[in-house]
This record gives sequence, structure tokens and C-alpha cells, in this order.
Amino acid sequence: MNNKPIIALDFPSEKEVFNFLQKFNEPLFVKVGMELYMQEGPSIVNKIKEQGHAIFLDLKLHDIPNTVQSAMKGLARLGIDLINVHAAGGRPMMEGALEGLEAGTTAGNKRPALIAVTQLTSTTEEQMQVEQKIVLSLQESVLHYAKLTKEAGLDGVVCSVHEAQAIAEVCGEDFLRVTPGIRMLGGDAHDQKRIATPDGAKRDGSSLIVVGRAITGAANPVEAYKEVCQLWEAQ
Ligand SMILES: O=c1ccn([C@@H]2O[C@H](COP(=O)(O)O)[C@@H](O)[C@H]2O)c(=O)[nH]1
Repeated sequence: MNNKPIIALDFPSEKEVFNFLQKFNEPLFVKVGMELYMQEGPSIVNKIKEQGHAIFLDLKLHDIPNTVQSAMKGLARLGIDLINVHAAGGRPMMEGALEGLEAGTTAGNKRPALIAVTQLTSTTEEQMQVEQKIVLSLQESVLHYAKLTKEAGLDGVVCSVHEAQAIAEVCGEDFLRVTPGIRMLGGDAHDQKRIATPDGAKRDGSSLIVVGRAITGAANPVEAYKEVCQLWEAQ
């Protein structure tokens, strides 16, 4: 898997996606999330793939093990590069997800990497403790989920930059730390709570960064992407 910044294609339809992608003259690593997938279905993945882009399918599955396993078997056939579940679904669910992906990966193809969301980057420690009634610090909760994810045999986690280094120390450098919540210095955080810059992400142990609105909402998305790449690669 390449380590280019992953652009979150949070658009309402195919039209906006291809209007955006045609501005770039190079293969990208893009993320198809719930907004786009729920509107356009699996065909959007095939169409983006046909243009040569790598794909992170960010559906964050969270259900009983049998359901997630069956869903993953079907999703593996899309030939994506990276996919995820919620670690809160538990170890049997994550193991099921992995089995489903392996079963659905056709001969000669590589299984998509599978990662688990620890605590969303839009969650604060206070919110986690009050709403989820987790009596740990946010860092401890994320580390706990990362260890559980590793034990289940997955390839890594989604976390914020703030927890990435600690996860690498506990789970190893090869265990992926995919970090959304990326903003340029002084940029609007929107609904994100645990944010960092692209260079901060590289310095603090991210394996891959996910960048949405800082690129898709920029006046010149190609320039914004270049700037993110420079900061990410400069460290
Ligand atoms: O913890 C998480 C998990 C996933 N996301 C997704 O990443 C992008 C971030 O978009 P921005 O516009 O850069 O905020 C978005 O698609 C989320 O669904 C996340 O932000 N945090």
C-alpha cells in the first residue's frame, strides 16, 4: 500500500466526485465513506478504481460477528485496498471481519488491509467518559482498543495523531495508525476534536493521514493537496 495522504471523498454524488478527481493528473489514494457509498452504492468504487486510484472503503462496520463476516466477504470482491470496522464491536466481530475478507478475496489478489476505529477523532475525553461511561483516559481507551485489534489479527487502527506514537510502541511499527482529523495550521476544525497538522502527524507516528475538507473545501484543491503532501513528506 502506498503512503500518500488519503483524500476523503465526502461528496453527495458521483457527479461531484468526478468533477473533483478530474482536476488531478495523477493516481491518488482516496477514501469512500458512508455519505458517498450510501448514495451511489458499490458502483462508485468500481468507477473510481477504473481511474487507477487506491481506495479506502470507510464504512466502519459494527454488528454481530456473523453479519460483519458476511458483509466483508462481499465487500472484498470490490478489490479495495483498505477497509474498517469499529473495535467496539469486539474481538469475535473483528476476527469474523478478517475471515470474511479472506474468504472474499479472489485468487491472485491481495486481501484488503483491515483496520479498526478506536475512538472517533470527533470524540473528546469528557464526552467518552460521560456518554460511553468508560472510566479510562482517552489515551488508555484507544490503547486498549488497539491491543484488542492487534490480538484479533487486524492490520492496524484508526486513531488520532495524539495516540499514534503510543500505539506504535505497544503494537509495533508495522501496525498501521491511520489518522483523520488533519488540518492545516490555524484551519477550521469543524466537528473534529483531536486534530493535528500533516507534518505533526508524520512526526508523531501516523502511518497514513486522512484529509477531507482541508483539501475538498479549498479554493484550489490541487494546490491544497500539494501543500499537504509537502508537509507530510518533509518530516
Ligand atoms: O475517527 C475518525 C474516523 C473517520 N473519520 C473520517 O475521516 C474523514 C475526515 O474528514 P475531514 O473533512 O478531514 O474532517 C471523514 O470522512 C470522516 O468520516 C474521521 O474523521 N474520524
